[in-house]
Amino acid sequence: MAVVCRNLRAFAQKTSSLRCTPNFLRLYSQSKPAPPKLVTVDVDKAGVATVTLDRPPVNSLNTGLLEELGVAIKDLEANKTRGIILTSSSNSVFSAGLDILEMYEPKKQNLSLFWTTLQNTWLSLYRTSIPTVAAINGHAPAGGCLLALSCEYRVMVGPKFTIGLNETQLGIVAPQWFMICMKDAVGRRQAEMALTAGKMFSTQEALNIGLIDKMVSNKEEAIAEAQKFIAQFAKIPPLARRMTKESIRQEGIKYMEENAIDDLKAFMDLVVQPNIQKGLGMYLEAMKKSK
Ligand SMILES: CC/C=C\C/C=C\CCC/C=C/CC(=O)SCCNC(=O)CCNC(=O)[C@H](O)C(C)(C)COP(=O)(O)OP(=O)(O)OC[C@H]1O[C@@H](n2cnc3c(N)ncnc32)[C@H](O)[C@@H]1OP(=O)(O)O
Repeated sequence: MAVVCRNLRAFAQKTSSLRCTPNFLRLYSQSKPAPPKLVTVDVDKAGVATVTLDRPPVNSLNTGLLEELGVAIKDLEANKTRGIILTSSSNSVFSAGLDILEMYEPKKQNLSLFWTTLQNTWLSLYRTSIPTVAAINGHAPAGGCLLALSCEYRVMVGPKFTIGLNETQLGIVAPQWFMICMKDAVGRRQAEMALTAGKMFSTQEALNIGLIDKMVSNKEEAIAEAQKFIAQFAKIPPLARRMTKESIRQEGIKYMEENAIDDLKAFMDLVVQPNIQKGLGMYLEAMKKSK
């Protein structure tokens, strides 16, 4: 503030009609609003945090949102939060998955930061000792499904929304750690069928194969079910819970710890291929035209 004030005073002296008054400073700071937050966090009286993805229109996962989500999880861990409910501010989309604009005609440095941030945030969510629930209040394709799968419990608003890892439909292969998450939830056989077809499941279909745990009819019910799931852990000794979660999720955790660099390289090499770039461009065009 002191530097801003000094600069303004110098500017005011030059123009002589301006003074570095509180009113002038308020007008100056109002003209430069802070960028909107992409993730909001509300902690209730019971110590349960609702973490809301808030990047309209579709919560596509760009570097900024992923970074904020990662920081939010770390902060909640430091504050010994009792549970995390991950949801969306949209009425129809939980998350549209990775932001395709981060991958289309990218600068190398930005692309690398994007993927590394995704890896780190995913690992933070997947392995956090805090109980996690996805309250899926809209469509959750690809990376949106990955976020939900990384939580311990999934409650989804139905029946009209869809969820799944649809990568093969886009002509791409979901990274191994996406596949591990799907296997964690539905088992190897169902995961193979879902992933090879790139199937998007209706809420009822997702419930039938265990991709979600509960179907509800609105967001309020989803949050209430999520709170119920988290409340059961009040009676479980936290260390035993934490060690059990870490142990049962060992395959995914170990995979990322050992393969992050190779995974980044594979992604970077693939995305810049001319045929992939062409495909991404066409996909973006098709989404615009379908409006
Ligand atoms: C693709 C990767 C390529 C190479 C890398 C190779 C391998 C590595 C593995 C990479 C793994 C990727 C996993 C992913 O997550 S990829 C993203 C997959 N996501 C999708 O396919 C979802 C696409 N979106 C939708 O289906 C619909 O938008 C949705 C059902 C979510 C919502 O529909 P609705 O009708 O409500 O909104 P739209 O009108 O469609 O969209 C509104 C605007 O938002 C833009 N949009 C939508 N999704 C994305 C996105 N994922 N990224 C960027 N932008 C997106 C859409 O274009 C509209 O924009 P405007 O026209 O308003 O400008």
